[in-house]
Order: sequence, then C-alpha cells, then structure tokens
Amino acid sequence: MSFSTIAIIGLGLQGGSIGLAVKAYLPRARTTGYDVSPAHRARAAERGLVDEVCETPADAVRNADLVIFCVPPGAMGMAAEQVREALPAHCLVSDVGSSKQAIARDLGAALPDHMVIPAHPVAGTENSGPDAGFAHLFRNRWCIVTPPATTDMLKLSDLVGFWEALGANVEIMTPEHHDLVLAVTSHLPHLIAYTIVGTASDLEDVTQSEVIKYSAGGFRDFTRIAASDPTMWRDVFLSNKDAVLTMLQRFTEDLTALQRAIRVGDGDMLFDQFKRTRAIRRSIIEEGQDDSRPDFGRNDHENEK
Ligand SMILES: NC(=O)C1=CN([C@@H]2O[C@H](COP(=O)(O)OP(=O)(O)OC[C@H]3O[C@@H](n4cnc5c(N)ncnc54)[C@H](O)[C@@H]3O)[C@@H](O)[C@H]2O)C=CC1
Ligand SMILES: O=C(O)C(=O)Cc1ccc(O)cc1
Repeated sequence: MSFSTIAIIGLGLQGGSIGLAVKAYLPRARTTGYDVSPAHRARAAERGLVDEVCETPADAVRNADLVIFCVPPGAMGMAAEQVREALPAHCLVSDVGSSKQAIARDLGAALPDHMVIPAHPVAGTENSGPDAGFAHLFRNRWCIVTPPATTDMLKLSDLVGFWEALGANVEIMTPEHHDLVLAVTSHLPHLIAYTIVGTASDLEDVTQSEVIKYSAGGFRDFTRIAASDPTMWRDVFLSNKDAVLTMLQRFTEDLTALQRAIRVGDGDMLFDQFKRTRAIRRSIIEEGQDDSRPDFGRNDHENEK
C-alpha cells in the first residue's frame, strides 16, 4: 500500500470507519477529512476520525494521493466537483458508494483528468453519522472494486492493497455485474424491510398496536434494516434503478407463486421452497459467513468498539 496522504470526503459511518481503520492498521499514513455538516466536522474532530478535519473540501485534498468519497450516492458528483481545482494530478479517486455504474459516471464527469477506481465495501450497519464509525468494520468483509477498462494496474494494485490492509477481502468485477448482484442481495432486502415495517405500522390502528407489541424476532430484524439512513437509501434506489426494478419484477413473480400456493393449499410447494432456502442459510454458515457469530468481522488482536 503506497498511499501516504488519504483524504476522506464525508465523515459518517463509512468515512469515519476508514479514518479509524487507517489509524489502526496503516499508522504511517496521514488522513485528512471534510464533511459538509459543521456539526459532523466538529464531532469527527472530537473522535479523532482523521488526523486533520479541514474547513473546506479543497484543503482536505490539497496534498492527497488518494481521495475517497464517502457521501450519499446522489452527492458524489457535487462533492467531486468541489475538490476539482485543488486535487493533485497524481491523486487516485475512489468512493464507497452502494451502487457503482451511476457513481462511476458522476465521478468521471466531475473529474475527467483523474484516474477513478470505484469501490464498495460490503460492510455497514443501520447507523450513520460521525458517531457510527469503528475501526474493524471492514475486517473479513468483502470490498468490491470496479475498475474501468483503462485502469492503471499499479494504481489498482495500490487500492486493492489499501482495502486488504483494512482487513477486507477484495473482489474485482464490472460495475454492471456489481449493480445486478447488489440489487438482489442488498438493495431489494432493504426495500422489503422498508415496506413491511411501513405496512405493519399502517395496520396499527386496526390491531391496536399489537403488531409492534408482539413483534417476533423476524420483524425486529426488519425494523433494524428499516432504520437505515433515508437519504442514502433514497439515493441507492434512484442510482441503481434498472437493476432494482429487474430484481423486483422477479421477486414479485416468486411472491405471487407463493401467494397462489397458500390460496390453493399447495403445501408441497411451500415446503419445498422453505426447505431449499433453509439449505442456503446453512451453507452460508458452513462457509464461515455467519455474521451473527459474535467474533465475525473481528481481528484476533483487537477489541475496540
Ligand atoms: N451505511 C452503510 O451500511 C453503507 C454505506 N455505503 C455507502 O457509503 C456512502 C456513505 O454512507 P454512510 O457513511 O453510511 O453515510 P453517513 O450518512 O453516515 O455519512 C455520510 C456523510 O456525508 C456527509 N455529506 C453529505 N454530502 C456531502 C458533501 N457534498 N460533501 C461532504 N460531505 C457530505 C454527511 O454530512 C454525512 O456526514 C454511501 O454512498 C453509501 O451508499 C457503503 C457500504 C455500507
Ligand atoms: O446493516 C446491514 O444489514 C447492511 O446491509 C449494511 C450495508 C448497507 C449498504 C451497503 O451497501 C452495504 C452494507
């Protein structure tokens, strides 16, 4: 990993976690940061999320050899435009956005003279803002890197090395493939959670609050996901519209098939489907990807929050 000065734009969950992780695992690198919110800048400085919290985006990037945009997907283009004049020519540009095609397009349009290699750490929580970050967020998690065809291989290898130093397992794929895969594994589940919690809440009048009162484990899991940041998720759905709509169409068809099985009393169909999905969950656990394990994502030698 050969970055010596890393600028982080957006000091929330992702930006703050990167700053803390660099401090913990790449202590020789210097970090600067900027956030559009004065309150977030102040809190980031109190928590020491980066070595220097700057008052302008230009000041944050002036000496950087890597800048990582950690703002909501819809703010990437504007945030990049704000650093254009001050960004050193050799500085590599990356991001952590949850969708990739639209963000790559926006960053490339804002910074046409710079090398842009987008990335997406598939690691997060429902919390946001400068209090949400923690150093071990990326340990044993995937980070998907989506280099354009013209990528400089040395810069790509530097970026891969950076994420590996933070504990992530790096996978390279095209932005198109990323957006399709994440639409079904991350974006659709969030949409379903937002829907089911909203529906249950709307039904409260009918059931006199019993929906919430008697909510079992499954519903509680949905409420955690549905507590995720509204700005970010609005932007995710708008920026990955085509892939989400494709997956939603498929999901709706499968849901309709289950609806029919219930209506006609086709117990075999229900049983077979549930048996298949149980096997999928069990195979995930066997592969060691069960994040309900208390030590998941943690390094042996660390115990910080
Ligand atoms: N929340 C999650 O679990 C994950 C989020 N991501 C991606 O990471 C990015 C950041 O998400 P979080 O850190 O969760 O959000 P967050 O809400 O915790 O942090 C975003 C920060 O960006 C700041 N900001 C907004 N516009 C800005 C601008 N123009 N210039 C400078 N700062 C600006 C906000 O004030 C906020 O502090 C998003 O693109 C999201 O898709 C990726 C993986 C997981
Ligand atoms: O909190 C959860 O369960 C998440 O799914 C976190 C998350 C949110 C967005 C991403 O792009 C990646 C991970």
